[in-house]
Amino acid sequence: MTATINPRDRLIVALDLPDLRAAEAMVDRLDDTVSFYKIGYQLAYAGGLPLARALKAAGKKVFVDLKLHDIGNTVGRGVESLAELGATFVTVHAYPQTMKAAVEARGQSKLKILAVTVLTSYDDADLQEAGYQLGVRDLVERRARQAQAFGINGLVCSPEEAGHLRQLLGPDILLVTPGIRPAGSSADDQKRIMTPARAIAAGANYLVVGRPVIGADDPKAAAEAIVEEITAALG
Ligand SMILES: O=c1ccn([C@@H]2O[C@H](COP(=O)(O)O)[C@@H](O)[C@H]2O)c(=O)[nH]1
Repeated sequence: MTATINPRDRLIVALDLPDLRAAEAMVDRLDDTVSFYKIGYQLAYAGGLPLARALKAAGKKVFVDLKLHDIGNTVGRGVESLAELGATFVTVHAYPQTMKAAVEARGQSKLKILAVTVLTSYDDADLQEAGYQLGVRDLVERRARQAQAFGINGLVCSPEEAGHLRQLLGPDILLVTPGIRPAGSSADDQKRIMTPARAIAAGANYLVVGRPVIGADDPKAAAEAIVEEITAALG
């Protein structure tokens, strides 16, 4: 599975920008360096969701990262709407009712459902504070096993868990990893991070990168450097 994805297509740039104009300008700047974009809360809630159709029409892939979590019926209807948008990936939180509803609603569409295991900004202390008895590694594993059993296409996890999950779940499940930080860059609010090269070596299929690219003085050069690191890591 991993060998068939072009190195450039493994970089997903998070368009965490305030409005449609800023997002379109960033896509123009990145040009053909980037083929896969993520639309998350900031852009979607500022009217940016229609950009998904425009990106798809321009030959790009789109990951709609709205991390759905609601009663099953609402999740299912939301997934149906997102399938109509032409997105490649959509996220749901890795709760059993939520995952089951999302997989049922996906039906025969090409939309792939990714389950968010434990946010990459969390560590064991954050989970404990939120009332969980399991630490990150155990909760990620539990949710990942459940996700696979429900027929989820892939997992959002930290690259720190990628190696373990790849061993545990086999080659077919997609591992999509935020928490990517090129050497020397700031971790920001991320707690479970790795460099692009190490994440690929650990078994990640796709790397999600926001601030290290969109916040760089030269976003295109920053993205190209990550693509080169991915390419080298794949050997
Ligand atoms: O566990 C998760 C799930 C999603 N994200 C999203 O990825 C990007 C990361 O952005 P950076 O600027 O590279 O930190 C962002 O859109 C998050 O919402 C995540 O970081 N962790």
